Amino acid sequence: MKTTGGSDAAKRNAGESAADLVTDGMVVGLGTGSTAAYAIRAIGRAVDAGLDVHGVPTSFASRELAREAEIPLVALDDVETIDLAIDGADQVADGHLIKGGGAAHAREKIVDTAADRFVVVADPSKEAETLDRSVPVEVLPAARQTVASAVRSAGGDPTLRTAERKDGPVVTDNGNLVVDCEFGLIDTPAALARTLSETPGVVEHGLFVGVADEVHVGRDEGVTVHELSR
Ligand SMILES: O=C[C@H](O)[C@H](O)[C@H](O)COP(=O)(O)O
Repeated sequence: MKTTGGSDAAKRNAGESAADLVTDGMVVGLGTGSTAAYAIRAIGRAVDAGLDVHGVPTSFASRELAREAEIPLVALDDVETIDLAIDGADQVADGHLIKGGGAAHAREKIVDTAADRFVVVADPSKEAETLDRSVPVEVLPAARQTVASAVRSAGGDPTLRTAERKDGPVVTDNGNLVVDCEFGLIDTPAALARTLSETPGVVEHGLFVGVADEVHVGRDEGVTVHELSR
């Protein structure tokens, strides 16, 4: 699993704080990444102690981790409701997120958006005044060039994400490619999200606008909870 930014203690505090919200009978969306992993492990310990929950994984990686933690799983297409989703973020500004550092944002967006309550877990290195990190865009392989050209027309600078221990591109859990798009300061995330969503060949982009209900920012000691309005 890739690791990013903040300290392990901060990530653990954020993940465990969100896991404390899980109660008996819930269907819980299990996010991807090094911070959500702490929540998954904590839920696993609670299951071991008798908690009755079902998890909906957002990626191959979160499914593997949940299996290890012995959390009973249910497939996304077999659930009608998700009570709570817990997921990480690459950047958080004004309640809006950039996600997809692990290329899992397409399934994450389905699960996080469908959940009655979506809790983001992050360390302080993810907080920003304005979103300015590159936006991961999952694209159908055949649309790589046309999407890149549309991103340039929208003022962005697209780069095909390449794998670290394989020659060639990253291939997502859905069999697609990822184009990381630099836009500089993103002053109007909703407008950019709309433009990307309307581009043919885009499967999903990593801008999560107005989707989160809470952000739990872990610190080396303690957690700050920001409540948002969707
Ligand atoms: O595709 C991956 C996800 O969107 C992750 O939730 C995001 O990259 C944050 O991961 P981490 O907690 O490892 O920084």
